[in-house]
Amino acid sequence: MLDCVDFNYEEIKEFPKPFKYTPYNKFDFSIPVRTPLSLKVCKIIILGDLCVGKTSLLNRFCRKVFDSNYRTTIGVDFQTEQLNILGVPYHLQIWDTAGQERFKCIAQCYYRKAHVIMLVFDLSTIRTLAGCKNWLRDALEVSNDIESPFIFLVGSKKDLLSEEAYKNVEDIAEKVAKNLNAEFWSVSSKTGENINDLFFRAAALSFDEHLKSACEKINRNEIHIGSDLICMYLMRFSYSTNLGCCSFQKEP
Ligand SMILES: Nc1nc2c(ncn2[C@@H]2O[C@H](COP(=O)(O)OP(=O)(O)OP(=O)(O)O)[C@@H](O)[C@H]2O)c(=O)[nH]1
Repeated sequence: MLDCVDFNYEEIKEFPKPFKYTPYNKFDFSIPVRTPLSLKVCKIIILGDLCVGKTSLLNRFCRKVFDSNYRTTIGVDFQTEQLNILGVPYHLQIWDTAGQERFKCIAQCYYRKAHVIMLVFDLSTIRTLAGCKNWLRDALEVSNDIESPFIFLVGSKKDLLSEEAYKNVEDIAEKVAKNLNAEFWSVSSKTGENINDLFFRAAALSFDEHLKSACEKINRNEIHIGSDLICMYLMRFSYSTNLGCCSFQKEP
């Protein structure tokens, strides 16, 4: 077995927020790695009340477009996006769900095994924040096969608020986020503000978690030399000591 004694999870620090990333080609990755087969997909589900901007969030990130016309989502929709994190292809599978109550039971079928839950509310309509707790409860009931998904409370339509109005909402949202054990992010799909950083942050946390669980298996001698997971172990070591220059590259 690979000797893992030097590895200390305590060294792994929080990413700075807003998340900093540099172009991939600037990253000096000294350990040659193969692509670990089991480190491929991060499932993200986007939940929230009707018309809060869930579809717009997805479209802005995946397709770089914004449409001011409103077309309600029927059931669910999804898109995938490939990122490179430290040279490893990592796929985001992003599920957009309908905010309408009548589609809830359809959408719930797709909540399972989510690594990341994004609870979206409209910063300009504060009552939509109240629903987030229920959306999360429903999601956790269904997706309980992943022990603790990362939770993001996402305030949308930031461009519609003055600085002063935003400050008031931010204070309330930060408190709600704390209660939900979530990270609060404010974004605008119209201007693109914070959209990439939000998804990169989600990807980074999920990627890190995948590596951590792979390393734990190695430490428990459940994985043998030659496995792709050894590569993950090596990458994680490099990754955790290079958090400041962790890099992302979106595939065109
Ligand atoms: N100004 C502004 N408008 C936005 C923003 N995001 C979404 N909208 C508008 O809000 C409306 C609803 O957006 P959607 O993304 O369709 O909302 P949704 O949550 O997916 O709606 P459902 O699928 O019905 O649950 C649309 O008219 C969007 O153009 C934003 O960041 N800024």
